Amino acid sequence: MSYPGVPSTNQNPQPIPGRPPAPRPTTQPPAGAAAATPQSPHQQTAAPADASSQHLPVAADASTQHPHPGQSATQQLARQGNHHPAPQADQYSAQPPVLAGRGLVKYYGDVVGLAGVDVQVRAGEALAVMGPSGNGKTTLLHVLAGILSPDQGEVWLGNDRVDQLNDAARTVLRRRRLGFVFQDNQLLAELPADENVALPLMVDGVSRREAIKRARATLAQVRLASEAGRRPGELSGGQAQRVAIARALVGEPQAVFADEPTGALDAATGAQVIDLLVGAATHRGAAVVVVTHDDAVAARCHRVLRIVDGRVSDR
Ligand SMILES: Nc1ncnc2c1ncn2[C@@H]1O[C@H](COP(=O)(O)OP(=O)(O)OP(=O)(O)O)[C@@H](O)[C@H]1O
Repeated sequence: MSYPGVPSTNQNPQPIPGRPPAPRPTTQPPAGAAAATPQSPHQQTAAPADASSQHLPVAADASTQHPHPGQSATQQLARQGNHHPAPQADQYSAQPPVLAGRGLVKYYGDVVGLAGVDVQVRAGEALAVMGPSGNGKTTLLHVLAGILSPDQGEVWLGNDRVDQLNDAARTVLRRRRLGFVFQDNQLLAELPADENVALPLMVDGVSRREAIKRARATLAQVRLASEAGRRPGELSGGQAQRVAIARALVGEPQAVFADEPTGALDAATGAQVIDLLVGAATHRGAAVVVVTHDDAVAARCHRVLRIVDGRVSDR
Protein backbone atom coordinates (compact mmCIF):
# COMPACT_ATOMS: atom_id res chain seq x y z
CA MET A 1 0.00 0.00 0.00
CA SER A 2 1.13 3.55 -0.49
CA TYR A 3 2.30 5.55 2.47
CA PRO A 4 1.51 9.23 2.93
CA GLY A 5 4.61 11.30 2.36
CA VAL A 6 6.46 8.79 0.20
CA PRO A 7 6.59 9.64 -3.51
CA SER A 8 7.34 6.93 -6.01
CA THR A 9 9.46 8.71 -8.60
CA ASN A 10 10.84 12.06 -9.62
CA GLN A 11 9.48 13.50 -12.87
CA ASN A 12 12.01 16.05 -14.05
CA PRO A 13 14.42 14.74 -16.68
CA GLN A 14 17.61 16.71 -17.45
CA PRO A 15 20.67 15.07 -18.97
CA ILE A 16 23.86 14.97 -16.91
CA PRO A 17 27.08 14.57 -18.88
CA GLY A 18 29.58 11.85 -18.11
CA ARG A 19 29.31 8.20 -17.23
CA PRO A 20 29.51 6.76 -13.75
CA PRO A 21 32.47 4.72 -12.54
CA ALA A 22 32.15 1.04 -11.77
CA PRO A 23 31.02 0.52 -8.16
CA ARG A 24 33.27 -0.98 -5.52
CA PRO A 25 32.14 -4.59 -5.16
CA THR A 26 31.33 -5.43 -1.56
CA THR A 27 28.72 -7.32 0.37
CA GLN A 28 29.70 -6.27 3.89
CA PRO A 29 27.86 -3.68 5.96
CA PRO A 30 29.72 -0.40 6.32
CA ALA A 31 32.50 -0.61 8.88
CA GLY A 32 31.08 0.20 12.28
CA ALA A 33 27.51 -0.17 11.07
CA ALA A 34 24.93 -0.36 13.82
CA ALA A 35 24.84 -3.98 14.93
CA ALA A 36 21.28 -4.03 16.19
CA THR A 37 18.40 -4.31 13.76
CA PRO A 38 15.25 -3.09 15.49
CA GLN A 39 12.64 -5.77 16.09
CA SER A 40 9.85 -3.23 16.14
CA PRO A 41 9.31 0.22 14.73
CA HIS A 42 9.56 1.62 18.24
CA GLN A 43 12.96 0.23 19.13
CA GLN A 44 15.86 2.50 18.36
CA THR A 45 19.23 1.38 17.10
CA ALA A 46 21.38 1.11 20.17
CA ALA A 47 24.73 2.80 20.36
CA PRO A 48 27.51 0.28 20.91
CA ALA A 49 28.43 -0.28 24.54
CA ASP A 50 31.91 0.90 23.72
CA ALA A 51 31.18 3.60 21.23
CA SER A 52 34.77 4.72 21.09
CA SER A 53 35.81 1.36 19.68
CA GLN A 54 33.40 2.00 16.79
CA HIS A 55 34.82 5.39 16.01
CA LEU A 56 35.32 5.96 12.32
CA PRO A 57 36.56 8.93 10.41
CA VAL A 58 33.74 11.04 9.06
CA ALA A 59 32.78 9.87 5.57
CA ALA A 60 35.09 11.10 2.83
CA ASP A 61 32.32 13.07 1.23
CA ALA A 62 33.41 16.71 1.05
CA SER A 63 31.56 17.69 4.18
CA THR A 64 31.49 20.74 6.37
CA GLN A 65 30.98 20.54 10.11
CA HIS A 66 28.65 22.90 11.92
CA PRO A 67 29.51 23.07 15.61
CA HIS A 68 26.16 23.99 17.13
CA PRO A 69 23.31 22.42 15.19
CA GLY A 70 19.81 22.61 16.56
CA GLN A 71 20.71 25.27 19.09
CA SER A 72 17.57 27.30 18.53
CA ALA A 73 15.39 24.21 18.93
CA THR A 74 17.16 23.46 22.17
CA GLN A 75 16.48 26.95 23.39
CA GLN A 76 12.85 26.82 22.30
CA LEU A 77 12.23 23.44 23.86
CA ALA A 78 14.01 24.48 27.06
CA ARG A 79 11.57 27.36 27.33
CA GLN A 80 8.76 24.81 27.13
CA GLY A 81 10.31 22.74 29.92
CA ASN A 82 10.88 19.97 27.35
CA HIS A 83 14.59 20.16 26.81
CA HIS A 84 15.89 18.07 23.89
CA PRO A 85 19.51 19.05 23.44
CA ALA A 86 20.81 18.43 19.94
CA PRO A 87 24.00 16.35 20.04
CA GLN A 88 27.31 18.10 19.78
CA ALA A 89 29.92 17.01 17.27
CA ASP A 90 31.83 14.74 19.65
CA GLN A 91 28.61 12.91 20.57
CA TYR A 92 27.49 11.84 17.11
CA SER A 93 30.98 11.29 15.71
CA ALA A 94 31.35 8.33 18.08
CA GLN A 95 28.19 6.70 16.73
CA PRO A 96 28.18 4.02 14.03
CA PRO A 97 26.88 4.90 10.57
CA VAL A 98 23.24 3.84 10.64
CA LEU A 99 22.66 4.74 6.99
CA ALA A 100 25.15 4.25 4.19
CA GLY A 101 25.30 4.31 0.41
CA ARG A 102 28.26 2.88 -1.49
CA GLY A 103 29.03 3.46 -5.13
CA LEU A 104 25.47 4.57 -5.87
CA VAL A 105 24.60 4.86 -9.54
CA LYS A 106 21.14 5.60 -10.85
CA TYR A 107 20.00 6.06 -14.45
CA TYR A 108 16.70 7.33 -15.76
CA GLY A 109 16.96 5.81 -19.21
CA ASP A 110 20.00 7.56 -20.68
CA VAL A 111 19.92 10.29 -18.05
CA VAL A 112 22.36 9.85 -15.18
CA GLY A 113 20.79 10.68 -11.83
CA LEU A 114 23.70 9.48 -9.66
CA ALA A 115 27.17 8.80 -11.02
CA GLY A 116 28.80 6.96 -8.09
CA VAL A 117 28.06 8.41 -4.65
CA ASP A 118 29.42 7.24 -1.31
CA VAL A 119 27.75 8.59 1.81
CA GLN A 120 27.20 7.58 5.38
CA VAL A 121 25.18 9.16 8.18
CA ARG A 122 25.63 8.35 11.83
CA ALA A 123 23.00 7.83 14.49
CA GLY A 124 22.05 11.27 15.78
CA GLU A 125 23.67 13.09 12.87
CA ALA A 126 21.92 15.48 10.48
CA LEU A 127 23.33 15.67 6.94
CA ALA A 128 22.30 18.46 4.57
CA VAL A 129 22.44 17.55 0.86
CA MET A 130 22.97 20.61 -1.32
CA GLY A 131 23.88 21.34 -4.93
CA PRO A 132 22.53 22.83 -8.15
CA SER A 133 19.07 21.98 -9.42
CA GLY A 134 18.77 18.75 -11.38
CA ASN A 135 22.10 17.35 -10.16
CA GLY A 136 20.91 14.36 -8.17
CA LYS A 137 19.97 15.44 -4.63
CA THR A 138 16.44 14.06 -4.63
CA THR A 139 17.60 10.96 -6.48
CA LEU A 140 20.14 10.33 -3.72
CA LEU A 141 17.48 10.78 -1.05
CA HIS A 142 15.09 8.43 -2.84
CA VAL A 143 17.77 5.78 -3.33
CA LEU A 144 18.92 5.96 0.30
CA ALA A 145 15.29 5.76 1.45
CA GLY A 146 14.50 2.70 -0.65
CA ILE A 147 12.00 4.60 -2.79
CA LEU A 148 14.16 4.04 -5.87
CA SER A 149 16.49 1.09 -6.50
CA PRO A 150 20.04 1.98 -7.51
CA ASP A 151 21.34 0.51 -10.77
CA GLN A 152 24.68 -0.05 -9.08
CA GLY A 153 25.91 0.18 -5.54
CA GLU A 154 24.61 -0.66 -2.10
CA VAL A 155 22.30 0.94 0.45
CA TRP A 156 22.60 -0.11 4.08
CA LEU A 157 20.30 0.63 6.99
CA GLY A 158 22.05 -0.80 10.02
CA ASN A 159 23.01 -4.32 8.94
CA ASP A 160 20.37 -4.58 6.23
CA ARG A 161 20.94 -4.23 2.48
CA VAL A 162 17.99 -2.06 1.51
CA ASP A 163 18.71 -2.28 -2.22
CA GLN A 164 18.40 -6.08 -2.17
CA LEU A 165 14.90 -6.07 -0.70
CA ASN A 166 11.90 -6.56 -2.95
CA ASP A 167 9.28 -3.82 -3.33
CA ALA A 168 7.02 -5.17 -0.59
CA ALA A 169 9.86 -5.49 1.91
CA ARG A 170 11.09 -1.99 1.13
CA THR A 171 7.59 -0.63 1.67
CA VAL A 172 7.47 -2.24 5.10
CA LEU A 173 10.98 -1.02 5.89
CA ARG A 174 10.03 2.55 4.97
CA ARG A 175 6.94 2.40 7.14
CA ARG A 176 8.62 0.83 10.17
CA ARG A 177 12.14 2.19 10.17
CA LEU A 178 12.16 5.45 8.21
CA GLY A 179 10.42 8.79 8.48
CA PHE A 180 9.68 11.30 5.71
CA VAL A 181 9.05 15.03 5.58
CA PHE A 182 8.45 16.78 2.27
CA GLN A 183 7.94 20.37 1.15
CA ASP A 184 4.24 19.66 0.72
CA ASN A 185 3.39 18.19 4.12
CA GLN A 186 1.15 15.54 2.53
CA LEU A 187 -1.20 15.46 5.49
CA LEU A 188 -4.67 14.05 4.95
CA ALA A 189 -7.02 17.05 4.93
CA GLU A 190 -9.99 15.26 6.46
CA LEU A 191 -8.12 13.97 9.53
CA PRO A 192 -7.17 15.97 12.64
CA ALA A 193 -3.48 16.34 13.44
CA ASP A 194 -3.35 13.53 15.99
CA GLU A 195 -4.93 11.05 13.56
CA ASN A 196 -2.59 12.12 10.77
CA VAL A 197 0.35 11.40 13.08
CA ALA A 198 -1.17 8.15 14.34
CA LEU A 199 -1.88 6.82 10.86
CA PRO A 200 1.49 5.13 10.14
CA LEU A 201 1.27 3.31 13.47
CA MET A 202 -2.29 2.12 12.82
CA VAL A 203 -1.34 0.97 9.32
CA ASP A 204 1.33 -1.08 11.05
CA GLY A 205 -1.15 -2.73 13.41
CA VAL A 206 -0.88 -0.57 16.53
CA SER A 207 -4.27 -0.16 18.21
CA ARG A 208 -6.04 3.13 17.61
CA ARG A 209 -5.96 4.03 21.30
CA GLU A 210 -2.22 3.42 21.61
CA ALA A 211 -1.45 5.09 18.29
CA ILE A 212 -3.34 8.25 19.25
CA LYS A 213 -1.60 8.29 22.63
CA ARG A 214 1.82 8.14 20.98
CA ALA A 215 0.77 10.65 18.34
CA ARG A 216 -0.25 13.20 20.98
CA ALA A 217 3.00 12.68 22.87
CA THR A 218 4.95 13.29 19.67
CA LEU A 219 2.87 16.35 18.81
CA ALA A 220 3.75 17.71 22.25
CA GLN A 221 7.42 17.28 21.39
CA VAL A 222 6.98 19.56 18.40
CA ARG A 223 4.99 21.97 20.61
CA LEU A 224 1.61 21.23 19.05
CA ALA A 225 -0.19 19.53 21.93
CA SER A 226 -2.94 22.13 21.87
CA GLU A 227 -3.51 21.70 18.12
CA ALA A 228 -3.97 17.90 18.15
CA GLY A 229 -7.64 18.11 17.24
CA ARG A 230 -7.27 20.56 14.35
CA ARG A 231 -7.37 19.57 10.71
CA PRO A 232 -4.53 20.63 8.39
CA GLY A 233 -6.66 23.39 6.87
CA GLU A 234 -6.97 24.96 10.32
CA LEU A 235 -3.19 25.08 10.85
CA SER A 236 -0.54 27.52 9.63
CA GLY A 237 2.05 26.27 7.15
CA GLY A 238 4.65 25.97 9.90
CA GLN A 239 2.26 24.14 12.20
CA ALA A 240 1.26 21.74 9.42
CA GLN A 241 4.91 21.01 8.73
CA ARG A 242 5.44 20.32 12.43
CA VAL A 243 2.58 17.81 12.26
CA ALA A 244 4.40 16.20 9.33
CA ILE A 245 7.56 16.06 11.46
CA ALA A 246 5.61 14.40 14.28
CA ARG A 247 4.24 11.89 11.76
CA ALA A 248 7.78 11.18 10.59
CA LEU A 249 9.04 10.65 14.13
CA VAL A 250 6.16 8.81 15.79
CA GLY A 251 7.42 5.37 14.77
CA GLU A 252 10.90 6.00 16.27
CA PRO A 253 12.61 5.71 12.85
CA GLN A 254 16.29 4.95 12.43
CA ALA A 255 16.55 7.55 9.68
CA VAL A 256 14.48 10.57 8.70
CA PHE A 257 14.48 11.97 5.15
CA ALA A 258 13.37 15.52 4.42
CA ASP A 259 13.19 16.99 0.90
CA GLU A 260 13.05 20.81 0.99
CA PRO A 261 11.11 20.67 4.27
CA THR A 262 11.10 24.46 4.64
CA GLY A 263 10.68 25.32 0.96
CA ALA A 264 7.12 26.59 1.41
CA LEU A 265 7.78 28.53 4.63
CA ASP A 266 9.08 32.01 5.39
CA ALA A 267 12.63 32.22 6.75
CA ALA A 268 11.75 32.53 10.43
CA THR A 269 9.17 29.72 10.36
CA GLY A 270 11.54 27.59 8.30
CA ALA A 271 14.29 28.02 10.86
CA GLN A 272 11.93 26.98 13.64
CA VAL A 273 10.78 23.93 11.67
CA ILE A 274 14.26 22.73 10.75
CA ASP A 275 15.44 23.20 14.32
CA LEU A 276 12.57 21.10 15.58
CA LEU A 277 13.20 18.43 12.97
CA VAL A 278 16.94 18.19 13.58
CA GLY A 279 16.65 18.58 17.34
CA ALA A 280 13.84 16.08 17.89
CA ALA A 281 15.10 13.48 15.39
CA THR A 282 18.73 13.49 16.47
CA HIS A 283 17.74 13.51 20.15
CA ARG A 284 16.04 10.19 19.41
CA GLY A 285 19.20 8.88 17.76
CA ALA A 286 17.86 8.99 14.20
CA ALA A 287 20.09 9.78 11.25
CA VAL A 288 18.67 12.74 9.33
CA VAL A 289 19.10 13.56 5.63
CA VAL A 290 17.82 16.97 4.51
CA VAL A 291 17.81 18.00 0.84
CA THR A 292 17.85 21.78 0.66
CA HIS A 293 18.84 24.78 -1.45
CA ASP A 294 18.82 26.98 1.65
CA ASP A 295 22.14 27.80 3.33
CA ALA A 296 20.31 28.67 6.55
CA VAL A 297 18.78 25.19 6.66
CA ALA A 298 22.13 23.55 5.92
CA ALA A 299 23.74 25.59 8.70
CA ARG A 300 21.36 23.94 11.16
CA CYS A 301 22.59 20.46 10.20
CA HIS A 302 25.84 18.85 11.36
CA ARG A 303 27.38 18.34 7.95
CA VAL A 304 26.87 19.33 4.30
CA LEU A 305 27.24 17.01 1.30
CA ARG A 306 27.34 18.74 -2.09
CA ILE A 307 26.11 16.84 -5.13
CA VAL A 308 27.12 18.12 -8.57
CA ASP A 309 26.55 16.14 -11.77
CA GLY A 310 25.45 13.16 -9.71
CA ARG A 311 28.69 13.04 -7.74
CA VAL A 312 29.96 14.26 -4.38
CA SER A 313 31.73 17.54 -4.94
CA ASP A 314 33.67 20.08 -2.90
CA ARG A 315 32.73 22.85 -5.33
N1 LIG B 1 11.66 10.17 -12.85
C1 LIG B 1 12.63 10.68 -13.60
N2 LIG B 1 12.70 10.38 -14.90
C2 LIG B 1 13.69 10.84 -15.67
N3 LIG B 1 14.68 11.65 -15.23
C3 LIG B 1 14.66 12.00 -13.93
C4 LIG B 1 13.64 11.54 -13.07
N4 LIG B 1 13.89 12.03 -11.85
C5 LIG B 1 14.99 12.78 -11.94
N5 LIG B 1 15.46 12.77 -13.20
C6 LIG B 1 16.66 13.46 -13.70
O1 LIG B 1 17.75 13.07 -12.89
C7 LIG B 1 18.59 14.17 -12.65
C8 LIG B 1 18.67 14.43 -11.16
O2 LIG B 1 17.39 14.81 -10.71
P1 LIG B 1 17.11 15.15 -9.19
O3 LIG B 1 15.65 15.40 -9.05
O4 LIG B 1 17.71 14.09 -8.35
O5 LIG B 1 17.92 16.50 -9.00
P2 LIG B 1 17.89 17.54 -7.80
O6 LIG B 1 19.31 17.92 -7.56
O7 LIG B 1 17.12 16.99 -6.66
O8 LIG B 1 17.09 18.73 -8.45
P3 LIG B 1 16.21 19.90 -7.77
O9 LIG B 1 17.13 20.66 -6.89
O10 LIG B 1 15.73 20.70 -8.94
O11 LIG B 1 15.10 19.22 -7.03
C9 LIG B 1 17.99 15.33 -13.42
O12 LIG B 1 18.60 15.38 -14.68
C10 LIG B 1 16.56 14.95 -13.52
O13 LIG B 1 15.95 15.57 -14.62
